[in-house]
Amino acid sequence: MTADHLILGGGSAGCVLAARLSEDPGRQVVLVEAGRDISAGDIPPDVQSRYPGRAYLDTRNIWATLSAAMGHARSNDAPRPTRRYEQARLLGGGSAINALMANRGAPSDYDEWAALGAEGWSWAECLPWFRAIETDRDFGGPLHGDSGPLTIRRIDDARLSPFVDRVMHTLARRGHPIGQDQNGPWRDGTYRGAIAVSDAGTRLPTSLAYLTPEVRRRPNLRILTGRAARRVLFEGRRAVGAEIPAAGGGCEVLRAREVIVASGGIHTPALLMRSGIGPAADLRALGIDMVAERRGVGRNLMEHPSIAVATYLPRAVRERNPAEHHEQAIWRYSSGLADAPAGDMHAAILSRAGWHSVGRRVGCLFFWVNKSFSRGHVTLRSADPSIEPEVDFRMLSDDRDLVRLKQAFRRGAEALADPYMDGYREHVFPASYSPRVARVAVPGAANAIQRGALSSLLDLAGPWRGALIDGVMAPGVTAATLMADDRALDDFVRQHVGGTWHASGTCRMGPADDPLAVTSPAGAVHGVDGLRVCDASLMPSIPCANTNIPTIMIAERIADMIRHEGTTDRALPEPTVRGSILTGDITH
Ligand SMILES: Cc1cc2nc3c(=O)[nH]c(=O)nc-3n(C[C@H](O)[C@H](O)[C@H](O)COP(=O)(O)OP(=O)(O)OC[C@H]3O[C@@H](n4cnc5c(N)ncnc54)[C@H](O)[C@@H]3O)c2cc1C
Repeated sequence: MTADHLILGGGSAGCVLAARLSEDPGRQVVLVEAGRDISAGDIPPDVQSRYPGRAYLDTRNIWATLSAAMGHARSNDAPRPTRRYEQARLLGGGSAINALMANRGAPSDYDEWAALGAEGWSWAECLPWFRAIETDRDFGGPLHGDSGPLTIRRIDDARLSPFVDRVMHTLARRGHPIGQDQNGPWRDGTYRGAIAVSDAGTRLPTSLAYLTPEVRRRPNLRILTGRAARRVLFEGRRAVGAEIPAAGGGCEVLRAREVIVASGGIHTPALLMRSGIGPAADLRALGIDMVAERRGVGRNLMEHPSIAVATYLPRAVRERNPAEHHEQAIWRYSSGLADAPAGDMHAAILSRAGWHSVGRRVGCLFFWVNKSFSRGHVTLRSADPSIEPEVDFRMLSDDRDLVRLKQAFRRGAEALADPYMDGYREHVFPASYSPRVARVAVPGAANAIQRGALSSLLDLAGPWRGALIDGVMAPGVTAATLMADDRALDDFVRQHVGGTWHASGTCRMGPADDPLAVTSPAGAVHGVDGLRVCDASLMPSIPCANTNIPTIMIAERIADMIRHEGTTDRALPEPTVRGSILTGDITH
């Protein structure tokens, strides 16, 4: 059988595409996902929980051997360690293991996409789709939807942690007002975070919200899980299908009129390159037959570089419910850097730093540069699909990102030290999601004993607690030193900069005559026929947002473009948005 659409990757975008394209009974759709199935009747508790801090630690849910270099060393000769970089490997993709945050970014992000050559992706053109994907339970009006597949809400008073609440009020006293709606008019301030959870209070991955039992029963939709596509197959320059592992061993070929690669910001460029689309010299060096040279494949890799400042929490202000969502509020502010847009900085205000006993004793401001300028790359190490690509984010390769993260650390440490926080924080210390922290967080008896011993010691340490934290938990330097010594802060940020799991941009949209653009604004790969990309790789620049909702918006729009290709009957999702709403009301 030749399908109409063969979708490779069933993540945040792939599930949306499969659901939307198969709405038309005349289209045969096949969805292929490397990881396991996640359906309404069969969802692991750690994935379903509104507390998201365990799902991404389970190696069954991620590409377990994927690693990445984060920071950019002072010298090209300096060694650049890599660390595990979690990317989802299960149906629903990132939406099944992420932190549930559901935000869109600034209107100027999408106007920037259009200005960079992604025609049709301005804010005015994207907003109707952001509305269409959501049912916002807290807010209505021109910026919100009330009938989309994703229910969005914010934490209520009863569930808000005392620590998070106090940080918000401390920041308000320091000039950062408390706002109501993170997805409302784009303004600086603190907000209770918008999250995607069902009315029953559980996670809503696209594998559930879009691939409902009814959708799965469609005779024109076939879902294959546990199959990692090896490469896209071509006849001349036309994609005709893909090679995937066969159920009983060996390989099988799935044929399709159109192949849509939706394997995410890291694995989509890798799959394209393995299939002969990418920088010619690199691919030839690996013995890969060229189909089309597109130098931009794997370039423009973007992330939100991050750094954290933490505090030991007095017992009375710790999160009591282990199943509660922890990223309860956010702080958006403008760095004031000349080239940066308003609201270019973000901090997640975390009620706890981990799922375990030590994590429950730590509150945290997790900062990231929301409009980052550094760019990295994904390159193939081998034509063998079982070998992960090399991922180098080169975070801080643009000095403006370093400057803003240092400023963030200072602001965070000062806010936590504010006397208004007395009774809500104790010792303040630098924190990082280092390989050591990641290792200790892994469930298991040996780690549990270590964590339990440390937690008891911390509680009993009294006047020595600060020294114990600095000696055992902080990454070799104190907050006081970093605040007093700019060079030390510089070194700390360079060494400990991390990501936020927002890898994107590696097959960016743009015009065909832009040598680094990979696809058209409809996701069609330049230089070949029958091949599209649809996921976070398409983003021309990184939005000031966690990337899940923007990716789902992209998938809804691309599905709509596909369905209406060759027709003139395209309509915006209802209700139609009027011009006045799109301008004055929602900018600064
Ligand atoms: C730990 C974590 C926390 C995050 N927190 C948030 C958050 O709170 N809010 C937010 O907005 N964003 C968050 N993100 C980011 C967000 O989830 C992603 O940007 C989004 O999921 C990207 O969607 P995608 O469709 O591009 O890729 P993915 O959702 O990653 O989907 C790609 C899918 O393709 C599959 N695949 C890859 N290669 C192949 C192949 N060869 N054959 C078949 N299948 C393949 C993968 O297994 C995966 O399921 C987080 C991400 C992670 C990992």
